[in-house]
Amino acid sequence: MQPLLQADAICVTFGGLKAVDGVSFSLNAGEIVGLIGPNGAGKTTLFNALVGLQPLTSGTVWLDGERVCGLKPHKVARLGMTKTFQNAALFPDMSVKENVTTAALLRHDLKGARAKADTVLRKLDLTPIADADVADLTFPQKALVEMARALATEPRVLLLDEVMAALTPAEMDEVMAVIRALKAEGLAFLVVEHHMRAIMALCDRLLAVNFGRLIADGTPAQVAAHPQVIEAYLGHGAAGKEAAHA
Ligand SMILES: Nc1ncnc2c1ncn2[C@@H]1O[C@H](COP(=O)(O)OP(=O)(O)OP(=O)(O)O)[C@@H](O)[C@H]1O
Repeated sequence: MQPLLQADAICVTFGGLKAVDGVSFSLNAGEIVGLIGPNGAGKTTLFNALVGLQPLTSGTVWLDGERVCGLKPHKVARLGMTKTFQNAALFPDMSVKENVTTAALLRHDLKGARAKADTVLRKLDLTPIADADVADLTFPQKALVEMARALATEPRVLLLDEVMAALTPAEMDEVMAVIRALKAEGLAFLVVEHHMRAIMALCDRLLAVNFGRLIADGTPAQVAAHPQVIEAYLGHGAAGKEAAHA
């Protein structure tokens, strides 16, 4: 089976800095894959590169067999891949429904976009707050509206950039239940999240990066036990100490 998303040796350089350095991975329909790594490892740059917000220095990105690298973000979104934005970058002067409608304009005229927004809001149980100002929302509501806005573009691959930051464990469970329901419909997710509990509970597979390089790709348990991952998170010599204590 052809993967839904395939990244082949992608590189992004800023001057002399290799922020993403030859990363290859694939993502299948209905799969939730976490992207982990210490601060500055290259996660945001990789996300931006996948959706066309950051030009690649080299490498290729395929979405369902179609080459998407080099395309503008709205073209990549039209082909079925988009991302949420860190710190819920919603339009502050618009209502929840207006925010979601704006995103749905990618594929619909205004009437169709409003109908699409209604469908997405219903799906995420956001209809009761459809007319609320986004400025008045709680953190979990903002996270769900950010997801609703991305879903309104009708993606097949959705990149979630720290949607669970600032949430309590109970609120995270609520958002994770929504993500799992969407996975069951075949949506594929690539997730950056600093809450390890959420990552371990949610993801089928993890990709670990450090200094722009992919250092591990496997189940959450395999990646958490990987010596280079332990080293990246705990510092020089940590993997050896972990092994000595095992
Ligand atoms: N526009 C840019 N110009 C120059 N360097 C950049 C730019 N964007 C990111 N970098 C550098 O690229 C590297 C990777 O940064 P990136 O933000 O992708 O890491 P990250 O894993 O998302 O970090 P965090 O977890 O802190 O968000 C860092 O060294 C960063 O300073």
